[in-house]
Amino acid sequence: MAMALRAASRVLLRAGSRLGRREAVDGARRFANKRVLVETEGAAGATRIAVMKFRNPPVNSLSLDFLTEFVISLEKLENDKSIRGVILTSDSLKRGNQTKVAATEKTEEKRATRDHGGRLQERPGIFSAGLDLLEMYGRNPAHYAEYWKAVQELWLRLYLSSLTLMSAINGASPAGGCLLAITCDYRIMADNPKYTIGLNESLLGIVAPFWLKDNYVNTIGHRAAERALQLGTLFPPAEALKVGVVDEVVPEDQVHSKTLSVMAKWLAIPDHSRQLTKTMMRKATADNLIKQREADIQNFASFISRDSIQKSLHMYLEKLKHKKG
Ligand SMILES: CC/C=C\CC(=O)SCCNC(=O)CCNC(=O)[C@H](O)C(C)(C)COP(=O)(O)OP(=O)(O)OC[C@H]1O[C@@H](n2cnc3c(N)ncnc32)[C@H](O)[C@@H]1OP(=O)(O)O
Repeated sequence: MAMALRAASRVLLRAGSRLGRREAVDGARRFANKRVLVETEGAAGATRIAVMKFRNPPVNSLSLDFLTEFVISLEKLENDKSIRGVILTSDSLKRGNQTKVAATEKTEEKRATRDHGGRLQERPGIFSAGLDLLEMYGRNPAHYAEYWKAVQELWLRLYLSSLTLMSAINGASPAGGCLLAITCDYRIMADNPKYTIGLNESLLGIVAPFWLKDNYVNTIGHRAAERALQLGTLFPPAEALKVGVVDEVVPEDQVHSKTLSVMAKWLAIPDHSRQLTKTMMRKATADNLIKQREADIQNFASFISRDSIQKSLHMYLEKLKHKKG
């Protein structure tokens, strides 16, 4: 046991030094990169739970950098034998004392200069705004292909994860945000009617990929998915619960504690039987993508490059920009 603990702590140490920093606070450990903060909870020697907090201001969009950092963090957790459960959530509380960000990338520069004092600010109430529209607009086909490969990778890693994954949905969760949630084994959403969740791709003039559609069908059933996908429905919590996009809706201040208590129940199940069952339920859906990944990438790159699609995305971005009035 002591050896296992030392090995687990070496994994976290290595993760921390590679990713930037590591801290140990009251037995809790954390490692962080720029866009994902991972904290582990649980007594030393016992099974630990990790909480992956998204912090990609302003809206936790799934940029290429975010996807890369997310997958690296998840892989580290998969390799840490002391971790059996992971909670995905947004680190969406506004913090007055954020680290100044070196604005090196074009998009970050734009956002950083927009924020007061050169600090990036996260907006509360956003789980994830989904795929980063700026990765899909005004770039070249090679970039779209690279981006889509990273999106596929994220989905496959999450969907086939041997860990028990839960999402604590503490904010808006459109499209790619919903993708993150529906790959999980269980979803708990904050009871705030301002927060919505669903696959709204059709409203942007784009189409959810077949594997995400399959994931949606597996979650809410064929008829409900067919209707919700065509209409691009974003469900408020009560409706999301009714249709089955989420499993529970709880008061906002109880999302984290409730997720921990549900996680404890799931972790009481022997890992091997739960994992084999999960694989049995999910493998065919994932294999459908695995056997045609390259074709799916080419299909996405050529679809998103179309003038008409770029025009739709442009209009959607303009609408977002001007909605505040
Ligand atoms: C292809 C199949 C798979 C998946 C497809 C997708 O995931 S496509 C992405 C779908 N996502 C959306 O439709 C969400 C769009 N965003 C929103 O509805 C709102 O931004 C949100 C998340 C509800 C937050 O609203 P809030 O009022 O708090 O912020 P605001 O709208 O002012 O946004 C702040 C700035 O962020 C930019 N932004 C928002 N979403 C995205 C995004 N997905 N990608 C990139 N950038 C995004 C927004 O334009 C604002 O920028 P600014 O320069 O300040 O105008």
